[in-house]
Amino acid sequence: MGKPLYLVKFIIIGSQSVGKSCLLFRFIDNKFKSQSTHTIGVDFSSRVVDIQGKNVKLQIWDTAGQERFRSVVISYYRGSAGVALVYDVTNRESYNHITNWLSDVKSLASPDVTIILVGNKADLTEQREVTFLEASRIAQENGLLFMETSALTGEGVEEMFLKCTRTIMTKIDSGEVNLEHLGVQISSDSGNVTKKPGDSSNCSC
Ligand SMILES: Nc1nc2c(ncn2[C@@H]2O[C@H](COP(=O)(O)OP(=O)(O)OP(=O)(O)O)[C@@H](O)[C@H]2O)c(=O)[nH]1
Repeated sequence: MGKPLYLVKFIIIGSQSVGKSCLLFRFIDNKFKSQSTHTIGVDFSSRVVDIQGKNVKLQIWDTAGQERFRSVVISYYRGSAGVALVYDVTNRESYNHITNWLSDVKSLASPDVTIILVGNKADLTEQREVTFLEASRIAQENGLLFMETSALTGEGVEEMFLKCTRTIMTKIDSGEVNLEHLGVQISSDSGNVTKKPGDSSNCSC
């Protein structure tokens, strides 16, 4: 049997046009999605990454930022191990909405979820409305990871997803989090044996 594959669900949320779809496209295809249109409901893509020698398949849900899709979007919070909460560094309104997004996550996602606050469009230095320092303070006060990114140049994008996934995997390794609540599954490389952590079949005793 091959190496185990960890299946980790990840969701990208934030106000409309902050660059959620472009961040996902950059992470999956390493290209800038120049003709990005509003997401309708949710889309998803996946990529396998190596985290400290472990194969981790990130199943990443890209959600619509438009308010009219809120009820669809929040139904995807449950079972997410990681959340990227994105704002646009050139749009203070998108930053001001972080508290609303956070209260949704806190009430609907697993208490064990790992959240990374992401300030996107960092390439637009002239139009910047939100400083690195103020956002990093908010992140610290709320126990969030924090990074600035640019889906346009690629700066910070890979590291943002990897940083969040490393934190999730460290919590799993230390037994700090409940895998069932997080929705994390472990399967063989071939994908035909699926074991849930805690299954008696995993016990070698
Ligand atoms: N300069 C710059 N523009 C970006 C960046 N990321 C996204 N954009 C632009 O921002 C706009 C919105 O990007 P999307 O990725 O569609 O935004 P979204 O958050 O997925 O939007 P919704 O689906 O409506 O919620 C597009 O015109 C992108 O070209 C970035 O890092 N830098």
